Order: sequence, then C-alpha cells, then structure tokens
Amino acid sequence: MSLRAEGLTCVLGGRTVLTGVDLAVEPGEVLGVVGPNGSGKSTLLRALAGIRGPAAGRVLLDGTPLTALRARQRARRIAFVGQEEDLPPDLCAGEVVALGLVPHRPPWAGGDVVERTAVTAALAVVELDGLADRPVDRLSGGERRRVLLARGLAQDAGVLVLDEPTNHLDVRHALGLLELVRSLRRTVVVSLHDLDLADRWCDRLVVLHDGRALPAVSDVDPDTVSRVFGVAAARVTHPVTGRSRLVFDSLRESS
Ligand SMILES: Nc1ncnc2c1ncn2[C@@H]1O[C@H](COP(=O)(O)OP(=O)(O)OP(=O)(O)O)[C@@H](O)[C@H]1O
Repeated sequence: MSLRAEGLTCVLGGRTVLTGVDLAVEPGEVLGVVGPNGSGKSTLLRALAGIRGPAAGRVLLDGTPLTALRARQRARRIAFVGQEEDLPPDLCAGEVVALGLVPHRPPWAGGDVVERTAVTAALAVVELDGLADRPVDRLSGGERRRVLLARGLAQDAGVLVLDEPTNHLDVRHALGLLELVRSLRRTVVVSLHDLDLADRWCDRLVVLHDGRALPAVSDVDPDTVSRVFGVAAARVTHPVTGRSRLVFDSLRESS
C-alpha cells in the first residue's frame, strides 16, 4: 500500500507545529522520520495514521483520502503504535494484543480459538511467548513496548506507523525489532530518536526542521544532521561490519 501526504499543516493548541508537509511512502518501503525533540514527529505520524486530522492538506492511502474511510476500514489498513499508552494495569498482555484484531471482526464478536492463536503468534514474533496472561503492570517498559508492537502486528494492516518503537529496548531487541519490521515487507513509517539506527534501517529518511519536512533522502548528510540537531556529526566505517555509521559529538568537542 502507498501512503502520501500533500500539504499537511498540523496545529496543536493554537500553535502551528508543521506546515506544508509533502511526502510519499511507496509500497513496502520503510520511511524514517527524525527530528529534534518537539519538531513534530508524533504529530506527523498521528496525521499519517488518521488519528488526528491535519488543519490543512490531506493524506492518501493508495490514492484514497483517509477522510473517506470509516475508522474500522482505516484500522484494517493502517496500524498505529504510539509512543506511550496508559494501559489499564490489570489488562493481560494477550488482551492488549487481541485489541489489534477488533477491526477485522464483526461488532460484539468475542474471543475464540482463532483469536487466541493469532495473539499467541504475535507475541511469539516479539519474543514474548508465554506472557499472554501476565497483567501489563507486571511487565518491564521494554516488554510493554513489544506487547504494543504485537498488537500492531496482529492488526495485520498493510501500513504500519510506529512512533519511537525502540524506546525502552535494549540494543539487541532494538536491532531485532527493526530487522523484524523490514522483514514484514509492509509499508512502514517509523520515527526514531537514534539517528544512526534510522540511517541504517530505513530506506529513506525525512528530517523535520523548523516546522517543515526536508525532502526524503536515502543517505542523510552529516552536515544536515549537524545543522538541524546542533551536534558535530560525521560518517565512519564500522571496523567489523564495514557498514557506514553516523557518529556524533558535541560541537564544543569539535572546536
Ligand atoms: N496538546 C498540545 N497542545 C499544544 N502544543 C502541543 C500539544 N502536544 C504537543 N505540543 C507541541 O507540539 C510540538 C510537537 O510535538 P510532538 O510530540 O509532535 O514532537 P516530537 O518531535 O514527537 O517530540 P519528541 O521528540 O520530544 O517526542 C511540541 O513543541 C509540543 O510541545
């Protein structure tokens, strides 16, 4: 599925956070969204997922404006996994994941064996086998993130919109999650604070700066990173893997 934003302007609490954002995500592409704190990453992702409509502009899913889809139709096509969610503490991990199946079943249809199987499979993908019956307030922060990702996977939508999915994850699980996301071959929009991870794992990156989106690029220029984030950025070659990596230091250290 393709996702396209045309002239998106997003206003929060009377303040214009983003102006005139144009971007396109091709079917099967992983598009990263990066930018400093408060630059509007979550706001953009929510607009792309149809959770909060823009003040101006539109989002098209395979050419159809999101506003033309009912919520249930939209949820079958776009799964959104937000940064933080206040989950009722005694809800079990499996019940959270089962929420991802709601758009696919008729109203009031209860849980059954098929649902249980889908929940078990989604939890296994995020390496949380056997935790279906554990209340979410007895999970670690990283485990809760993975439960939310499992809910997004269970939703079985063609487009995944992930806001900071690697928050709380240790380095192995963070890399594993991005490997998993790529292997799904779905259309993905993902915001990441870790610029090096974003640079390595996304097909293209959009940098948010001063309320606008810079054109998407496949290799972000270290000078752009330095200017937008106010750090000394450079590219180096990883001594073991030979892959190109972004490294950073404070501007003070570079002078
Ligand atoms: N409800 C609100 N009312 C007014 N301003 C808001 C509201 N929610 C967020 N903002 C502001 O909108 C801007 C964009 O917020 P957003 O959460 O999209 O940024 P972000 O890039 O995701 O930030 P972070 O990297 O810190 O997660 C910020 O300046 C924030 O203070």
